[in-house]
Amino acid sequence: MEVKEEIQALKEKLVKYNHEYYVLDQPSVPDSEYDRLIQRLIKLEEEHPELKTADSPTVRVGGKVLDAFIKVDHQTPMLSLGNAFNEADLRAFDARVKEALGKTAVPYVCELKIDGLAVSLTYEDGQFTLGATRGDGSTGENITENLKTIRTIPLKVDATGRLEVRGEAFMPKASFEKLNEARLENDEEPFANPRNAAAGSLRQLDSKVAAKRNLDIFLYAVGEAPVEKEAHSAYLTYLETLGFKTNKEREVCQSMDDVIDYIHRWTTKRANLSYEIDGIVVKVDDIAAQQQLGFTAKSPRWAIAYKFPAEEVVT
Ligand SMILES: NC(=O)c1cnc(N)c2cc(Br)sc12
Repeated sequence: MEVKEEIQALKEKLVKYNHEYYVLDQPSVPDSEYDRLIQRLIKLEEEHPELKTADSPTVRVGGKVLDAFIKVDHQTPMLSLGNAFNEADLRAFDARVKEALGKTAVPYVCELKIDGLAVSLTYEDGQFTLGATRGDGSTGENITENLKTIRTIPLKVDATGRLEVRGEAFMPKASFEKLNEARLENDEEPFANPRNAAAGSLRQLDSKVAAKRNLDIFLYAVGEAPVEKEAHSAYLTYLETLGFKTNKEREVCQSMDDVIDYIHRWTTKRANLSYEIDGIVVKVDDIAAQQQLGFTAKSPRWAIAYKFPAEEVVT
């Protein structure tokens, strides 16, 4: 087999195995087989650098060391959410939404609020070309090479034109514990929490460091897409069909009573999650209703973040 054909065959296999292992949680080959193939591809790309492509699975192990991060202006601002701290806040939000829409019932999508780092991913004709932090909402930092090391971020998707998606990069609790054990053994300062560990890992100028931090991501919004959907929940399903990892705990609730029930359930269940969450995001599901409600200066009128009470720190 010619080198070019072998490289193509290796890339196809590794992309398939990567998706099975990291996104579907259903590996069809053992890690040893994945490692054997990725080492073979690294060797061939070193011997034939002209055959290495930006979407090669070998970028997952990192390589580029930057001098600094370049600033990136977001095409559409990455807004923050208004907060709700109790049931009264949630019911006031529901009343405002119903009043503005002139409706007596409004379906909401409830999603776990991941305690990580908000990022934006841009794809041009299906190729992952730009990854950026939220920054101040208008301008973030280009962390593309670090985000390429997150195995659940597809390097290529089946979407023409420009696609920009948003999500939360995070460090699973188990990875956080292991990382801090290693840092303590090396007399390094441990990270205070998984959120800081994820942010610190994605702000590394050497992507080989980020590649070892076992980061993950949940995508939860579309900034720009080559398709239009009528409901936010339909956009999330669209992201899944493209191969993005979304959070499967989301539920469409037909009333604020059901939203409050969802929040009560997850207030207790959150301790068993393999990642940290700091609240529940509640969004009006209908896109036309979202457009009718619009935005305040800094956040959407069609969404709110219920924040869990700060946990008692037992000293
Ligand atoms: N599912 C979601 O919409 C979601 C999850 N986790 C988060 N940290 C955030 C932040 C914003 Br802003 S939205 C959102």
